[in-house]
Amino acid sequence: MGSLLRSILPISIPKKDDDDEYNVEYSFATEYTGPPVSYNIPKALPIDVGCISTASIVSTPVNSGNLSLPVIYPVLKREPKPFSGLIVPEANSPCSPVGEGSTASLGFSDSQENSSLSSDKDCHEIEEFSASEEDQAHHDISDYENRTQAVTFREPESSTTDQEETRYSHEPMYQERPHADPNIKKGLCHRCLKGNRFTLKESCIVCDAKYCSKCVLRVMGAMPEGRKCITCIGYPINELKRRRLGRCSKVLKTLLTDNRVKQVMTFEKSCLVNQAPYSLIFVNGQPLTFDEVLLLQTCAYPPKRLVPGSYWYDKMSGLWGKEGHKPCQVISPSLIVGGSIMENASNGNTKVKINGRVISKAELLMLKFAGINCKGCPHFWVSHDGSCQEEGQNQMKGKIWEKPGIETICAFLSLPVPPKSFISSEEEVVNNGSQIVSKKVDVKSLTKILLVGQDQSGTSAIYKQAKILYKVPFLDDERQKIKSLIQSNLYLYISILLEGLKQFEEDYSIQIRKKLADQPSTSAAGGSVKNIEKNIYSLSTELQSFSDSLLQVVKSGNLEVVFPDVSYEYSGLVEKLWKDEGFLATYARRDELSTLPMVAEYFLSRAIEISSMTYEPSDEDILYADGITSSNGLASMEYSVPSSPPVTFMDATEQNDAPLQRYQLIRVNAGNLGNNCKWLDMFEDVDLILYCVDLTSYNEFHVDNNMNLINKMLESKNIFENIITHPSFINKQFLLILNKFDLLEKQIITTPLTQCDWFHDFNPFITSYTYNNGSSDNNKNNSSVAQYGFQYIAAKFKKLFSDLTGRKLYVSSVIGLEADSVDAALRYGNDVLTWIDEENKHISGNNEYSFESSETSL
Ligand SMILES: Nc1nc2c(ncn2[C@@H]2O[C@H](COP(=O)(O)OP(=O)(O)OP(=O)(O)O)[C@@H](O)[C@H]2O)c(=O)[nH]1
Ligand SMILES: [Mg+2]
Repeated sequence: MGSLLRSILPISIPKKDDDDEYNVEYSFATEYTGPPVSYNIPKALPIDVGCISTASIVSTPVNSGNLSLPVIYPVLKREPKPFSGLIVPEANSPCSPVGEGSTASLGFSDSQENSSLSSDKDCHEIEEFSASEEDQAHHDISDYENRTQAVTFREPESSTTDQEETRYSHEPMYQERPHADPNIKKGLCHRCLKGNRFTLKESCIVCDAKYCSKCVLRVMGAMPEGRKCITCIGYPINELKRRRLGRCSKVLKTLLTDNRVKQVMTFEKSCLVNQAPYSLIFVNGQPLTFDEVLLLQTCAYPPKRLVPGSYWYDKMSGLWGKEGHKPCQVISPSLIVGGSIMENASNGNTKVKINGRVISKAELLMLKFAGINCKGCPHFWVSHDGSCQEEGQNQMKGKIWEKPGIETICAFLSLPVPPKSFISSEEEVVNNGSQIVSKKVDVKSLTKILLVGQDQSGTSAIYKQAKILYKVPFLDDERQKIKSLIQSNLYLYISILLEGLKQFEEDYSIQIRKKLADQPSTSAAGGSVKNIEKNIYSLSTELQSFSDSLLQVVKSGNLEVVFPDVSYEYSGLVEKLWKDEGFLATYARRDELSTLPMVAEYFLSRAIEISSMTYEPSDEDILYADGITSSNGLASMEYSVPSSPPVTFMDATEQNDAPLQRYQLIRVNAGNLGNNCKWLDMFEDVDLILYCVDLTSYNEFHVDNNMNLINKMLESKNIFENIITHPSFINKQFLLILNKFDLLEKQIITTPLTQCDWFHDFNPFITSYTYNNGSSDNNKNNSSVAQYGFQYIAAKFKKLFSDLTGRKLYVSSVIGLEADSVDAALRYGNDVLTWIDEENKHISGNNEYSFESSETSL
């Protein structure tokens, strides 16, 4: 007795029988010998009844003659209007299948004429029903997550897992998929045929039909495979949409609760039928079999994005990459997948080999950094734990992954490192799970962003700001180092003040002597001389000896070595300094001390607190602190950007689940890129370059090696030219960050842009009155002149970029010390990437996201 529903997926794909109903066929376990069983499901189901497609609740037999047929109880939240042709149960009453032996009232699949649902009138009723109860429906939808959505088999001991796998392994993976009706006018909802190109819509990941927010849940039901029409369930996705899997649009987010959205997105990413068709995945030149894909996806360290394409895999080391490219990941080693690795797999040209593959330039640099001698183009064997050995020699050259600093250098070179838990035991690394279906394929593609600029342009401030903004924590020992640095910086600033104080003291003495010389009669009036003799800049003996020793240490260049260790011993003296009249008088004249950095004031105003033992730097202190990035100017971090509420319809059109998108921000100082930025090819796989320019550098100069005075803005322009024309960066997207806008506002009034030759024709049409006087509207005027200045500089760079590359440069004005400003610039960078992506798709005739669709960002 008893038939079994074999799967939550219909075995034969739902076929559209007529305009109003879908006929869904289910097949049964072997003991069932009866005719096929099918259900007629009205096309215009109220949303809740859509659950029927996932066969909610338990199947129980219905005795229809000699047959026992499974029965599905649809989960209904509210009383729907009864449909004839489909039994709508009373509470707990079953909705019976269509099949031989069922009663006529159940609606045989071959007696569709019995179904009055097919009449226009009834369809109309359904529309009305939905409209009048829309609010209620919203409540109901939010309760979705509380419902049972999976099939429970009546005889659980008869597990179907094996059959399921067998079925998938025998079926061709690449099935013909349904397509949306091409006759439906663009912009219209494919169900209600209403709306326009501005209507928010969600599209089916199989057929690409687009539905408005009123229709989407009706058409997609419970979404057991993610965003698919009920009729598309069981079909493979449109491969062009693979990148979008698990990334939800605004429409669903407004209709479902957060948890429910997450659940649907997880179904979408992890269900078997949505996985990449294995025959289109090549590893070391060979197409994969289903078992090989299974092995790859369930191993301990699987490839991050296994989409159709050609990959190479070094089975010994676990290095994995796209054919013709350097490695992008270290996956579990020793997996028996694909063919043997080819010598030219990664298109390397260094003649040095690792496990038979000629490595890329970046890998060669990494080996050199790890202290491995690569002279004479040797061939190495490298195992999964990084043990390196030259071919034919018994001598071990050490473990690459254990070399200090290897992670930073790999980030710098855009090379992968194995995860920390990439354990020494090969078996454990190779260890594979077996349940592909339940495995969550949490794909997070990494967008790489390179932040580069001249020294002092503010790259460091922007990098730290991003770290704070996107909550990438500073590690404990990192904080400790920062604390020491801030404290030694403080003593440096104090030493500059003390140096100034010495000068002021001397000047004052000269003044006294001059006065005495000018007024010889004063010497007769003893009291006056006494008054004049008191030099307010003189320090007490104790403070004087502190000043002498501090200046001595600074002169010797040992400040950072000496002071962090003894800073607490001097904190009492710092306190005394802040009570000393002469020191306070010097502090009041700090603007006259050109060597005192602007940021010094921020720390000096809290000198006593900062020099104390209990001081812990705040995020803001870290942001303002100079010299935190490593000495070679290279830093890298990964982060994700939380989604922000849409501001415009444009934003709302494609609200992805932003936290899923990961970014790597690599910050490098242009000075470290070598002559003509030759090291830039290490960053050839970045997606976006943020070039940072200090807006106030137009009147700054520095002396080059040939003792020429170089304008810093012109130097920045030269570096920019080198970067944008570098062969590795052809066709890369650039966002110009014009930083320190706050300082430009102050500076542009007193120092016109024309001080830089490049800006000789700057003429903002501002009256001389605006330029010169301090009217009450001064700030406003400063701001508008600065705005002109910004626009003008942006236009100069845009023209330069367009002349050299023939493309468009994106520009953003930034204040590196303000979180919102940096956040906006980085988000703008992400938008640029999205636009370009969409544009490329459009140009290449790829119809994945049509421009009229709500999902478009443009
Ligand atoms: N007022 C103001 N100061 C800024 C801004 N951006 C950066 N700064 C300051 O300008 C100085 C130079 O900026 P950094 O971030 O150190 O720039 P960098 O020289 O590229 O980075 P490093 O090489 O690590 O020093 C620092 O003191 C920053 O605090 C800004 O937008 N406004
Ligand atoms: Mg700096």
